[in-house]
Amino acid sequence: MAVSTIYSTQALNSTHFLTSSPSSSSSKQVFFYRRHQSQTNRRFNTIITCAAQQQTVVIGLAADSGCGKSTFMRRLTSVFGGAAEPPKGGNPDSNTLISDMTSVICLDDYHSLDRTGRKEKGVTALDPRANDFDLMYEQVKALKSGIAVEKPIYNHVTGLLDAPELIQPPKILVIEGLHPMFDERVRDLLDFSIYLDISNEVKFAWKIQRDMAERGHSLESIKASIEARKPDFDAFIDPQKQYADAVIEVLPTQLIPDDNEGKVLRVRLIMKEGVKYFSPVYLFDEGSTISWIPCGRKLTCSYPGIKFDYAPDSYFDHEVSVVEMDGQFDRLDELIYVESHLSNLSTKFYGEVTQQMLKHADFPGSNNGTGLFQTIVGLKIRDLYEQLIANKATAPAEAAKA
Ligand SMILES: Nc1ncnc2c1ncn2[C@@H]1O[C@H](COP(=O)(O)OP(=O)(O)OP(=O)(O)O)[C@@H](O)[C@H]1O
Ligand SMILES: O=C(CO)[C@H](O)[C@H](O)COP(=O)(O)O
Repeated sequence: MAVSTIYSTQALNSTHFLTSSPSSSSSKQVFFYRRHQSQTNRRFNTIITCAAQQQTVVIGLAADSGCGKSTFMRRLTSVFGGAAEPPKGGNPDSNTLISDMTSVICLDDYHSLDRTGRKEKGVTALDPRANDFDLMYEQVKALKSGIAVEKPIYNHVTGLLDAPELIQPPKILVIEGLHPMFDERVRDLLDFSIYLDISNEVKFAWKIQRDMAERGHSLESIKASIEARKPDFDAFIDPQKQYADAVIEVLPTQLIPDDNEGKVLRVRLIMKEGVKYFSPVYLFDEGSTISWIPCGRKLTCSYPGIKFDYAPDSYFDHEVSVVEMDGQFDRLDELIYVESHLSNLSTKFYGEVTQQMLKHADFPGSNNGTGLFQTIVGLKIRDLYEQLIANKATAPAEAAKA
């Protein structure tokens, strides 16, 4: 590769070399980007090349560990079609999932301290000091502008930082994890952001179910881990919800007085008004305040039933619309009745929400508002992507006309 220019910067306590090579085609530029970190305890990150033509749409998904990010990602990827898989022939412990349209990268890969390092320094993975936001920003920015990156891998099996993996710029890049909206520079790169806000009671119930049943942890160790993370969760993770375009809030039901089982859930979809390419979903009549119990002839409900609410509201000083579902479905095929009363769903055909929910009936939350709202947000993201792409395609023509 003929190298024409070399830039060197001293930002981020590291030395950067960005070289650009002229290409025979003026519409294609090839970059070779090497980042040599001055901290000797970490590896080199070399970012290599690719045609920087397409622009990647970037979605941020924030939540604490064990709050349903992976489940949400599976629903989202399914809306775009095709199965998501780890990079072929790569590290078996990679956290990345790639499908035709989407690449999902896990921000745990930007932990700057491995498990031992965190223990030695007495910090949790939620602490910004345990994460490399400079590298996160550089790499998300590179991917967004069509440049492939070599991203580190945090290995959850060993607790170590593994050799990096090559990530090509996808059509849709989802960055999921603890801090997608923490760093202002990264936040500004997001075309849409989601926060999964799981109340403590529900988080505890889910953690117990997963970590005891699937990972063999004791009840005491789960309690201790939740308690140990709480201060950093409150300080660094939870505040990100104020920046989210959509928040899915999961709370205990209000339909059963003093419920402490945590099985029936009240789920709220909080949607910011005025977000470009995103128009909030509504029930019956846009902008009004509605309470609806759909149980009856067209929807089978057993105790404690189902209740929907819809209203305008404010959230961290932003105007929002909120659709709420408390309770759970007995028969998922009857969801079509509820779907037909919701508007602005961005479906491509009548019944698409119900079809998606039935397709993944075995995913956690398929019988309640978590699955329903995750599916709806997936459809809204598809719509946002299509609008962004269509807008980009017409923009040069409009500019030429002017
Ligand atoms: N909507 C839901 N309803 C009930 N349980 C759920 C729901 N979503 C997730 N869970 C439970 O929480 C567990 C964690 O879900 P998931 O793996 O999707 O979370 P995660 O945020 O990706 O976790 P991690 O970051 O730790 O990998 C699941 O095994 C399941 O038991
Ligand atoms: O909050 C987390 C996000 O998934 C993890 O706890 C963090 O990534 C550290 O992982 P591990 O516990 O495997 O060392």
